[in-house]
Amino acid sequence: MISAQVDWCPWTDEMVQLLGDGGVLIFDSVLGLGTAASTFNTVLKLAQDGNLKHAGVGRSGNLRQDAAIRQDLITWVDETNAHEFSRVTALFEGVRTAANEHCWMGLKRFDTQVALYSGNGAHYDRHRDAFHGKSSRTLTAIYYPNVHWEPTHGGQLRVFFADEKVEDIEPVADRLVVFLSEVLDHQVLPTHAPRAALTAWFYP
Ligand SMILES: O=C(O)CCC(=O)C(=O)O
Ligand SMILES: [Fe+2]
Repeated sequence: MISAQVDWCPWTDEMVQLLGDGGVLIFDSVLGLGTAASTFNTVLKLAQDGNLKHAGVGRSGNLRQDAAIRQDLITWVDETNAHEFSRVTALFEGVRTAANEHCWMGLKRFDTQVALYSGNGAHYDRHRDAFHGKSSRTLTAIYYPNVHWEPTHGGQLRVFFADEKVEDIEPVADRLVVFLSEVLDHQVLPTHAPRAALTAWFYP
C-alpha cells in the first residue's frame, strides 16, 4: 500500500512506516464541509481583492521561467488573514503534534501558503518541496477546500514514488495530504476550474 485513507489522528504505526517509506497519508473529512466552503470562499475573495500574486519558484529569479513551471497565485497566512484560516491552521498544528508524537520529527514551526489555480490549464510541474541540505523544510501538509470539485476539473496532485509508480490524488473538499518534503516528487496536473489549496511546510 502506498497511500492510506483513514481517520486523521492518531497516527498508527502503519501510517508512520508509510510516511517514512516515502508514501503519502490521505485523510478525508477532517474539518467538515462548512469549513471547507468558507475557506474556499475566503481564498476566492483574496483573489478578487487582488491579494494573491504570481508565485516564484525561488532561486532562479527568472520570472518568465518560473511562470512556465507554475501558474498559481499565492499569499501566506499572516496577521492580516489568520482569523479566516484559523481552523485550517489548527489542523496543521495537529499535524505538527502528531508528527512529533508518533515520528519524533521535532517540528517547531510551520508556514502556510494559500494558493489558487485559475482553472485555465494552470498547473505546477514536477518538483520536490525541499532538497537535502538546501532547506530545512521537513514535512508538507496540504488541505483542499474545493467543495465543487469533479474529476473533469483536472488538477490532481500527481505523486511519484521511489519506484516511479504514480498516484493521482483528487483535490476534493476537506481532504488533508501529508508527505515528507525532501522525499516525494509531485506535480499539479492542469486545472479546468478554480482550485484552491492551503499548504503548510514544517521546520525543525
Ligand atoms: O496544491 C497542491 O496540490 C500542491 C502544491 C505544491 O506542490 C506546492 O505548492 O509546492
Ligand atoms: Fe510542492
